[in-house]
Amino acid sequence: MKVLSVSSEVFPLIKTGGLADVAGALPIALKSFGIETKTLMPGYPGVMKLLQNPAVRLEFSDLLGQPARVLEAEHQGLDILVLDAPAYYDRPGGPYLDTNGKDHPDNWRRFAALSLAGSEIAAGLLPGWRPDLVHAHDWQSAMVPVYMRYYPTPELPSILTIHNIAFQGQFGADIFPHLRLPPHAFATESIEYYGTVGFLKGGLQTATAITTVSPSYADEILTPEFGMGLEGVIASRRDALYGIVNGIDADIWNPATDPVVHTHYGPTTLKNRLENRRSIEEFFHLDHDDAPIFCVISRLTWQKGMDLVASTADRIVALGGKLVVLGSGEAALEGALLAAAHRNPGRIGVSIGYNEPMSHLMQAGCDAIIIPSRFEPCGLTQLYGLRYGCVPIVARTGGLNDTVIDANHAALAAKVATGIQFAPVNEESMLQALRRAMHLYADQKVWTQLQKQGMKSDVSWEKSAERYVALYSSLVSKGMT
Ligand SMILES: Nc1ncnc2c1ncn2[C@@H]1O[C@H](COP(=O)(O)OP(=O)(O)O[C@H]2O[C@H](CO)[C@@H](O)[C@H](O)[C@H]2O)[C@@H](O)[C@H]1O
Repeated sequence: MKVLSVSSEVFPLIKTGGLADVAGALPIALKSFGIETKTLMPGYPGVMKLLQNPAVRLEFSDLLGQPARVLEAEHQGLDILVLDAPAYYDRPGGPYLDTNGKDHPDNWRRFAALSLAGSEIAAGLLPGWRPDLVHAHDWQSAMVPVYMRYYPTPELPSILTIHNIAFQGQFGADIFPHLRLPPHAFATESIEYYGTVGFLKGGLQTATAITTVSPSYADEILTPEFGMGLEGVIASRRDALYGIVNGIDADIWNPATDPVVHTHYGPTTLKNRLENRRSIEEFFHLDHDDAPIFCVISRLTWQKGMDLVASTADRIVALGGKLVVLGSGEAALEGALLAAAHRNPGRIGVSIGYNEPMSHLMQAGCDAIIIPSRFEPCGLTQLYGLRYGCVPIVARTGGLNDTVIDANHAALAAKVATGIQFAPVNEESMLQALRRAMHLYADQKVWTQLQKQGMKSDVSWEKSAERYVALYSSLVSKGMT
């Protein structure tokens, strides 16, 4: 089976968050099931630099007003189609934000163009290759199924995966005439959304199937609390909604071989983590002692509950813990966390910025990772934590709920616990979870058991890839009947 995946970020070419990890790892996992994936992504400057011997596969003289080309290249096992459109992507800043941290003003056109190119490839425009199915991700490529509906594409099934419903790609109605869609596309059963244009909304209405990145999140987004205004649309597509939990790339995230981890280890050599712990203490200027190190690796946002980490930081220290934070995001949260580090020298370390190697080392050297998300479609850092023996302490929501088994008495007795869950998401309940962690940590036998159990969890893509294959196959065979 041939699949076209369309994503605005793909690891290892460009990553701002978990979407990149999934868009980069799923095609590799699907290979062993005989699925051949080509991944279409924007040609940001950093991506263009990494391409080796790209071949020009397609040219557009006018893709929503600008010329563009599709280049094809192999990159670390991925078959990449890059949309080379300098007017849209060759500029300073990141994939979505300019150098001042503001949205690029033409984001609607940049990602509509990506989607339109995707639908053209779906229609068979790439010489010698036509997919059997298209898999789009988040609002940035949610317009692929919309264009597929209105452009004369041969009947082809499409899947839209929601990684985060908080980002919906909603724009003023004035952009509609520039999208090159027929007038009747501006309708409730398509992209019209309370008088505006909704990219994600349009994708949800037009994709053959919708997936979320965990079963719990699929249930949650049917409610007003988590649906962020789209719960009604999703409820109307309930029969086409599936929750498939993310996996992780178990080769890239392997404490026994990870090149950035100073001292490798496995479940039977957990003592080796100590040296990695010392490296973390040095990097973050922490005291060398036996107090547990709690870490946070995250976008610093309200979604991720980072205000709670900032407001309880002194109390985490008072409990006897040390805290290290790696992240970037809202300026107020960055400032509050830096101030907490300043107040607690030797006990709290904060590094503002994005640092992929350090994120690996932290999982390999810290004792526990705190993930107090208010909502979490899947979450990957708890999966990395499980794999690295960095015990996840998580809010009981979405994918966190689906992947971490709370260390309650029964689970500990049955030796199945892998972490700690808490609810509701507030200061008191999070601190109570940290107290429980301190208590378990004090008995190293119990703690080691928790780490080992986590390391045994199956967090690889295998099972989830199998579920995607089953869904792909059922959609493709339905399309043929
Ligand atoms: N400062 C930093 N330096 C280095 N690495 C950093 C970092 N900050 C974050 N990261 C990394 O970025 C990724 C974040 O992934 P998450 O799944 O936690 O959240 P995100 O909200 O981006 O993804 C959305 O999509 C994913 C994928 O489906 C869902 O799991 C998730 O719930 C959803 O919100 C992880 O690989 C993490 O290690």
